[in-house]
Amino acid sequence: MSEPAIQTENLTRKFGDFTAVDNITFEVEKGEIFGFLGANGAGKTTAMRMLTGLLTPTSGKALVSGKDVYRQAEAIKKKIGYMSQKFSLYDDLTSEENIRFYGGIYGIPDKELYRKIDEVINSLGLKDVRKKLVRSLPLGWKQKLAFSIAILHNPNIVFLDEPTGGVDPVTRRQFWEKIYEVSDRGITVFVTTHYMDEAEYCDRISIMVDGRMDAIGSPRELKENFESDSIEDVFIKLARGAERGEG
Ligand SMILES: Nc1ncnc2c1ncn2[C@@H]1O[C@H](COP(=O)(O)OP(=O)(O)OP(=O)(O)O)[C@@H](O)[C@H]1O
Repeated sequence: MSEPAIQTENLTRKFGDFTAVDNITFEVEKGEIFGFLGANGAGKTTAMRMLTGLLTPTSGKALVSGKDVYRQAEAIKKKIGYMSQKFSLYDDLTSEENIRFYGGIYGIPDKELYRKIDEVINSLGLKDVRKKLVRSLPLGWKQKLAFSIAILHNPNIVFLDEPTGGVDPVTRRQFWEKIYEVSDRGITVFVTTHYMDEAEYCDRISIMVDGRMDAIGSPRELKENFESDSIEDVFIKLARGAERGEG
């Protein structure tokens, strides 16, 4: 069997005396759509920042695309894409210019980049607005553009931190169609979400409570194990015992 896309063992991050991520151990297989759930403050973003090489763990192990998060953070960054909650499109550049800018950062050669710009613009249906400033685009389009940019360099894994926050269900569904397309290309998708319907679209999900990973499995397995008829119900059963809240 090929090595997992992500492999952690007792991964932990403390801030002073506070343990934000508490000994999490899990694997994500290549090509999986892995949902990362948890209430506000459960530790999802902190875990994701460790896996993307942006934050050094306090203890434990993690290999991402076969690379060690302590020693090979720069190599990890080359093999992954990351769409953060406050995704970093430039409002005062057009969609085309944003793609060109990030393509340059990724070191994609000019000729290939021009082809990719057309490919992304066409697949997102942005043809009519490619010369418009990103500022003027609806949030759902900006999210899809940010996602397309996160996978421009064909990463092995793409990390999406609440990629569909604040848009309507139809727009969210369209975003998920993009996720499936990317997954079909063999890219592993690691996604956090607060939307329980989206959790059902994942191959497997994990649920974090107070920094711990209290459940992991396919949506079906979790519903069976927790004798629930929805992931929302599983989530509520687990979150009920949580000490951290919205604050
Ligand atoms: N740099 C930091 N210094 C101190 N505490 C931090 C830091 N970053 C995160 N925390 C704390 O760690 C806990 C986990 O935060 P994190 O952002 O990882 O949660 P989350 O599950 O991503 O939440 P949300 O869904 O709101 O984004 C929170 O209590 C937060 O206040």
